[in-house]
Amino acid sequence: ERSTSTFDFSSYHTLDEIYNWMDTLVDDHPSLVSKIQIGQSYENRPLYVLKFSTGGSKRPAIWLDTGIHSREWITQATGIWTANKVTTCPGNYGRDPSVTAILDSMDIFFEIVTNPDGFAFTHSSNRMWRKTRSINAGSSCVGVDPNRNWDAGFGGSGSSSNPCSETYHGPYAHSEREVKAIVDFIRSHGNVKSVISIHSYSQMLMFPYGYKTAPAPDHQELNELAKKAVSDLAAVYGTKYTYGSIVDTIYKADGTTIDWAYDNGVKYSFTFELRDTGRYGFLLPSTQIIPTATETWPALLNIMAYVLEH
Ligand SMILES: O=C(O)[C@H](Cc1ccccc1)CC(O)(O)C[N+](=O)[O-]
Ligand SMILES: [Zn+2]
Repeated sequence: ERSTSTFDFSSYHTLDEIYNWMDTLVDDHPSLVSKIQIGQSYENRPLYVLKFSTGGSKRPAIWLDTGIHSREWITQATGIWTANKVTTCPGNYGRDPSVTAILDSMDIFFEIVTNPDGFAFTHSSNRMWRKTRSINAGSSCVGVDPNRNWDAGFGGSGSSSNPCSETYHGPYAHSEREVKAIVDFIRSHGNVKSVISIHSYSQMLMFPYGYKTAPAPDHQELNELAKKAVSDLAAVYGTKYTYGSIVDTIYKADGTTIDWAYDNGVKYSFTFELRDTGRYGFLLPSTQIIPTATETWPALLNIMAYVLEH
């Protein structure tokens, strides 16, 4: 595999380019990074997760995902930069002590292309595709919203029962292979302490709940953590994020990744909505990839370091 030093982090890449880059990352850092397959997509593409570990067994873990909505290209691109950042830090002990401390005690699992069928479709046919590419019985409309398909308030007023809707929740909870694979992984791992699901756009940092207006039991703690994280983010280039529970910050949404995680014991569950606030939206110019990833890094690091200590 070609080395990762020639990979262009400032451009958007195809599925094959990203999967090849994953293999070079593993080749370049075999004692830290491994690639696991947690399942297959509807169209039988592998669902790859990068595992960052310095040893141990079933250590407390952090789950990160990007690209569950395929058109949100800044998220997969940010995921690639961030995964590379994690691998370059431990090498320089002292440069980023918090990464070293985190990886001395915890594992990180990172699914960068969480919706590969949709991602391939954004390259081949429709740049604005959001959902999975599963066939809906009795409908000519394709796909389920993978951020409405989780078993957390499933099928409520924060999603649609119409297969043609962008927020169609699917025929039943975890109907989508891309969702079920993560559910099964997190359940079988049994020691995941944080789930961070990265979306775009709107510049928000959110935590549960989306499916109900009642505050989460840990609302105060999660709110304080989000406040600190968005201030760390703003310190880099001045980018302003809002923060709060999903329902208070954006809108009612049920069947979402982080509500399911939270209700299944993962206390530190967050969603980022990366740049921008609508000028470019999902079509964020590639010139903003590295700045976006760079400003997001201290916020992610803050959350992971907090999880390590609590
Ligand atoms: O509706 C969504 O699933 C996200 C907002 C969101 C993200 C996480 C949990 C609940 C809601 C907005 C987006 O990232 O999908 C952007 N969009 O509306 O296309
Ligand atoms: Zn999204």
